[in-house]
Amino acid sequence: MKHFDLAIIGTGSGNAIPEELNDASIALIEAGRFGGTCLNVGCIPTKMYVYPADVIEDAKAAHELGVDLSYHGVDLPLLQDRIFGRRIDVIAEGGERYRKDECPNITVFSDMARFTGDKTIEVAGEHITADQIIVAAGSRPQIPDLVTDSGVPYYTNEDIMRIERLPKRLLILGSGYIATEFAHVFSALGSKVMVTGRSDVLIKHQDRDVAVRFTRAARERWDVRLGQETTGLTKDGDTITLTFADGSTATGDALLVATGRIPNGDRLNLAAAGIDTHGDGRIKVDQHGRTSAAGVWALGDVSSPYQLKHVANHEARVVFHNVTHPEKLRSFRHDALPAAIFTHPQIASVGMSEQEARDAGYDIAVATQNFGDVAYGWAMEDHVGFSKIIADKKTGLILGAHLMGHQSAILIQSLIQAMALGTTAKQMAEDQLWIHPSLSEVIENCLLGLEL
Ligand SMILES: Cc1cc2nc3c(=O)[nH]c(=O)nc-3n(C[C@H](O)[C@H](O)[C@H](O)COP(=O)(O)OP(=O)(O)OC[C@H]3O[C@@H](n4cnc5c(N)ncnc54)[C@H](O)[C@@H]3O)c2cc1C
Ligand SMILES: NC(=O)c1ccc[n+]([C@@H]2O[C@H](COP(=O)([O-])OP(=O)(O)OC[C@H]3O[C@@H](n4cnc5c(N)ncnc54)[C@H](O)[C@@H]3O)[C@@H](O)[C@H]2O)c1
Repeated sequence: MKHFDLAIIGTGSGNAIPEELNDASIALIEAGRFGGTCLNVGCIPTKMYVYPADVIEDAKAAHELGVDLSYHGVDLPLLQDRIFGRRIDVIAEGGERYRKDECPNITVFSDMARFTGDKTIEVAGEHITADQIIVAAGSRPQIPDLVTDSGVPYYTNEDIMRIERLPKRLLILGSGYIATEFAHVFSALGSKVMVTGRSDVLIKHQDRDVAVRFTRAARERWDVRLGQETTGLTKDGDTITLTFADGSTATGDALLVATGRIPNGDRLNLAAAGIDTHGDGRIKVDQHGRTSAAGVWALGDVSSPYQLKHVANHEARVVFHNVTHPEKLRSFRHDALPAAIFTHPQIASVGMSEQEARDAGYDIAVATQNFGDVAYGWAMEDHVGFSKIIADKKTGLILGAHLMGHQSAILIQSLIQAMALGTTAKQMAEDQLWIHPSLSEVIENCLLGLEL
């Protein structure tokens, strides 16, 4: 049985091995594509699709500015070659080669790992042991039984980005992050898109005002079916039909399933190693990333309540520090947590929604500011963008911020910083100059609108 100082399961965030471990013997185990979800089938290729989709939408809206731009279609093979041929696959293959050929302390196992006992893993027909183990096994698409039982072919984020032809009509099951990002991409490129969810709004986990305004904007671009349980799924020739509980139907040429992601712990035989899980399958960890089994750590989607790459990266930094400095443990920081949905209009958020702040018992001030009411918004002819800030009347601190509109993911960063550093809303508004007439005046005005 081979023994290592450290074994790592998963090469997404698990591959962020610090130089401090250059002298440690490490088993690095990867069953799929080297580099994990974000690189291969997640954040990065999706955003490389979103950017051209944004350009197309801007061109389509340019007539409002008195500019005549038109969209004549996409060269899909060229677009995909730009994403995968010139960037993603090169990085994934290069990363794997580097670990295999240039890191003498690292042994790469390209197969599925499972625990067979305390700190013991079976991989590629071998049993290996390690003093410490990091489980960074990520998550995978959750496919409803209705879909698998139907036998109807479907795409997920894992294969739709390599689709050979743009579908004329794309059906999307789900109404969260992945559904609304791909709905934006495919409708911009030229597909007719139908999105369906069970609640009364898209992106239901966002602040209610954002979800309601986004849903209203989305209905102008996509066929949006909400409050609907999908009860039937059939394929006749090339046509796929979804049937809803109220008897209505939607037809398309391709189906994308985007109904959430489940952590991969269920495929690791965790019980054999004494590793406990939550009811939803996530590995239980404490604030330092320790599992219930001594010497076994977990990070990222396999254990975190937040399936976000910047969270997984942060957790990886904490866990790698803790593995190398057991006497000086660091903790995960999940407060002032930001996220963005790269759909159209773009969504960004940090901290609590208005409802969460009320439920937590805060006495709050809330302000909103439309992009269309500042000078740059006039320049853009913006009709949909807005910001919403929630602050604690007692301390003046910002509890949450929510943006919808042009480059929201960038605009929100100053609010993330204020929350992380404990700057009050008043300090943030008044103790700095805001560039006129930039879109950041939306944030300035929104802060000034808070009745604190
Ligand atoms: C379409 C999509 C878009 C996204 N966009 C964003 C975004 O814009 N911003 C953002 O913050 N987040 C985004 N995310 C979420 C982000 O990708 C994940 O939160 C992040 O990649 C999780 O990293 P991880 O290291 O925990 O897992 P992963 O990157 O999934 O790595 C886990 C690795 O473990 C391997 N593995 C699993 N089980 C085993 C086993 N038993 N043996 C060996 N290997 C195993 C897997 O093959 C995988 O390579 C997106 C996700 C998706 C699906
Ligand atoms: N920009 C980003 O940061 C980004 C982008 C993509 C994904 N992600 C991460 O990946 C996670 C997974 O994304 P996702 O979009 O799959 O999940 P999600 O949780 O955002 O949305 C899934 C939606 O599908 C609905 N749903 C579940 N079963 C259904 C069914 N049978 N019929 C209809 N609707 C159903 C859920 O109620 C939910 O609203 C996200 O939560 C996010 O953390 C992040």
